[in-house]
Amino acid sequence: MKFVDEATIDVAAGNGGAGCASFRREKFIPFGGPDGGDGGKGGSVWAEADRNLNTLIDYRYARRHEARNGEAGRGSDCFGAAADDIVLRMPIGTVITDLETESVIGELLEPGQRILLAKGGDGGFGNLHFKTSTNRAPRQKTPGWPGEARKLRLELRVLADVGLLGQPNAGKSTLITAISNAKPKIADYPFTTLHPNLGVVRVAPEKSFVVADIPGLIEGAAEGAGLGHQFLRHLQRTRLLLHVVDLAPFDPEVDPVKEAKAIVAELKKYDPGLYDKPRWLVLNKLDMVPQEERAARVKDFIKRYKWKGPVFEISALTREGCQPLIHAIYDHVAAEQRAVVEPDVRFDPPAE
Ligand SMILES: Nc1nc2c(ncn2[C@@H]2O[C@H](COP(=O)(O)OP(=O)(O)OP(=O)(O)O)[C@@H](O)[C@H]2O)c(=O)[nH]1
Ligand SMILES: [Mg+2]
Repeated sequence: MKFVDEATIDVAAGNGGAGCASFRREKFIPFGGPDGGDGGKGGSVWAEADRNLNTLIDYRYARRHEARNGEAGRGSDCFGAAADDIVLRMPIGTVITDLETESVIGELLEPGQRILLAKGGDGGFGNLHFKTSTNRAPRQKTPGWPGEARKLRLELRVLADVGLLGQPNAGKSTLITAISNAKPKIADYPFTTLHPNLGVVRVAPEKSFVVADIPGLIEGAAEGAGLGHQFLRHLQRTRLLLHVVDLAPFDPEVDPVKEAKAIVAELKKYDPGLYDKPRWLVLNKLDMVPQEERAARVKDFIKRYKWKGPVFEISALTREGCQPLIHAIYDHVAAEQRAVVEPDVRFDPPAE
């Protein structure tokens, strides 16, 4: 499933440094000529495509990006130093639009590709510059040119890296709310979620992934019961499925193991490709289980469910256990991404 990740940023290039008006003053040289240097160029702001970034979420945290001004020129023929450019790294596929003119400045397509976002101002001229055969003592100088400033919209079509799967009311929407910027409806009745929701999870600066919450699955989904099956295809491009299980069902008659098995059976029936994807078990609502019963309840579940894969014990409501979960997901997603974009390049020595 695709959705558009967006951010609005302000960029400002540095102004050029002012030129200087000065004259050479040295002992025994009564009429030293002009020696005021030019100002340095202001820093420019660039965008650069980086294949290690997945989303634009960092730009929602840091909105303003300014390069420094160039230094002013000085006497004794000293030119002001140019300020360094700044480079904003963005994911491949980012489309950059000038918000004022609504014109597209560019799209980052190749790793390492750079787009100029705001050009630094040129430095002003010192009086050295204005010396002519008729005017040997010019006093003119010019200020530096201003750097460009722009308001930009960044847009990126992203695919979900991780899909949430589970029976209605398991807490999928609560989980996506706890870990991402998505704000879906959460309620104490099944089929609260009617459409897929996507959220961006920020694990650390420059470390993020996209998660999809879909409506709950029920038994008979593959034959058309409920809603969830219509949305399973949205999970086809994901790299990981999280099977969210309500470990403390309100109705004591409900057995979480049976429920979990039913979901997986539907998955297998509906789409064997999805069934074969990496899938982790996320046991939810542990806040509802008394502390002293937790370990036994989890152990019993895993034993009866005959599960050998990764297990996470969480409470989406209190957010307990969510941090280790998102770190593990990020590591998995990043490793898969590296495997895709960096095929094993081996050097085969020429045959002797
Ligand atoms: N105590 C507790 N309640 C939770 C937890 N996670 C979810 N809930 C509650 O469970 C109910 C269902 O949560 P949702 O997040 O809407 O469940 P869902 O899986 O998205 O449900 P559907 O959209 O209907 O498939 C809500 O009342 C939540 O507040 C949890 O960790 N602990
Ligand atoms: Mg929901």
